[in-house]
Amino acid sequence: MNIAILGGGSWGTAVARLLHNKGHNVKFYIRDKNVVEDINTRGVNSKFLPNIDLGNLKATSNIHDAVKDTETIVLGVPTNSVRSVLNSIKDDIEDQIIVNLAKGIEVDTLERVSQISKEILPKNAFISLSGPSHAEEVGKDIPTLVVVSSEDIQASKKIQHAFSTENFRVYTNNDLIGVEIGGALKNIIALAAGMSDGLGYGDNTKAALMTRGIYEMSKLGKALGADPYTFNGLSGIGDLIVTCTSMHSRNRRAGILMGEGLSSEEAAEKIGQVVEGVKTTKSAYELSKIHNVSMPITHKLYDVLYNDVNPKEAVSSLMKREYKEEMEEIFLDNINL
Ligand SMILES: NC(=O)c1ccc[n+]([C@@H]2O[C@H](COP(=O)([O-])OP(=O)(O)OC[C@H]3O[C@@H](n4cnc5c(N)ncnc54)[C@H](O)[C@@H]3O)[C@@H](O)[C@H]2O)c1
Ligand SMILES: O=P(O)(O)OC[C@H](O)CO
Repeated sequence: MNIAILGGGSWGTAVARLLHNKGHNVKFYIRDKNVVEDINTRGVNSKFLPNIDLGNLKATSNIHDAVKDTETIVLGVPTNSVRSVLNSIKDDIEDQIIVNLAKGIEVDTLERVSQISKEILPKNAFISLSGPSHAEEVGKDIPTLVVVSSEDIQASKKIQHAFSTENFRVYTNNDLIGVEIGGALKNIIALAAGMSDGLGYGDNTKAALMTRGIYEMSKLGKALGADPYTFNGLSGIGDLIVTCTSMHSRNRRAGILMGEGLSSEEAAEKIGQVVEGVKTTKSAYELSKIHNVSMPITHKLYDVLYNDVNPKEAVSSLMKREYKEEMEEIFLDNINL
C-alpha cells in the first residue's frame, strides 16, 4: 500500500517504521528539515525517537509530494495541528483513507478529530487508531495491541490488515465516539496521576484516580453518544493503565513535574513534546459543563492548570467533597452491558 505519514514526532516515526518494515511504500512528511536530514542521512530520529534504527526509511519536508499517489494518509501531528495540516493538503486529496493517531479534543471547537476531518474532507473515510501504545516500545517491536474505529467498517478492516504485524495486533471497534473520547480523556487522568506521584502520594491514591477517572471518562463519553462499555477496552482502561503508570508517558511525566512544583508551561517546556492532556482538560471541562456531567477530577485539574490552584489543595478539596454513592443511578440505569 502507498501510505503517507504526516508528522515526525515520536509516534509518527514509530508508525512510519512499523509500516515501512511491513513492506508498505511509506512517504514520510516531517516539517522540521533537521529531523528529515537526520533520518535520511543517519537512519534515526534522534530528537523524537532516539536509539531506534529506522533502516532505509526516508522522509521529506514537502507535504504535497508525500500525499501524492497514496491510498492512505496517517495523521501523526498533535490534535490542535490536525485542522491546519488537513487544510494544507485539502486540494491534493483524492479518495484516501484518513487514519488519525492523535488523542485529544480540539480546544477551540470542542471537536473530536473525526469531526474536524469530516468538515474538511467530507468524502474521505476516517479511522481513529488508539490504545496503549507508547512509541518507544512500538519502535522496539514490543508486543502491542491497539484498536481502529470508523463509521466505515470496510475501511476499518482494510486498515486492520494493513497495519497488523506479528508484534502489533489491531482490533476493530465500531464505537468511533467511544474510541476517540477514551484516547483523549485518559491523558487528563494521566496528568492527575503524575501529579499525585510528584506530590509523593502512593499507590492507593493512583488506583483511586484511575478508577474514578475511568468512571468520569465513561460518563462524559456516554453523554457524547459513546457506548460506556467501550471504556473497558483498549482505548479506555487499557490506555489509561499504560499512561498513568509508564515513565514513557509525556502526560504522566508532566504531571510529576507539576506535583513537584513546576507550572504547566515549565513542565511542558521540560518535556519538549506535546502534552495533549493540558488542552484536553480545558476541552473536557467545557464539554462537561455543556452536557451537565459531574467530572470532579477533570474540574480540579482544570483549576490547577488554568486557575493557579495548588495541586495539594486540589487533592484535599477532592477528598473533602460531600459523601456519595459510588455510582450515580442515572449511569447504572442506562449502561449497555
Ligand atoms: N508518543 C506516543 O507514544 C503516542 C502514542 C499514541 C498516540 N500518540 C498521540 O500522537 C500525537 C502525536 O504525539 P507525539 O508523541 O508523536 O508528539 P511529538 O511531540 O513527539 O511530535 C509531534 C510532531 O508533530 C509536528 N507538528 C506539530 N504541528 C505540526 C504542523 N502544523 N505541521 C507539521 N508538523 C507538525 C511536530 O513538529 C512534531 O514533529 C498526539 O496526539 C499523541 O497523543 C502518541
Ligand atoms: O506519552 P503520552 O502521555 O502522550 O501517551 C502516549 C500514548 O497515548 C500511550 O498510549
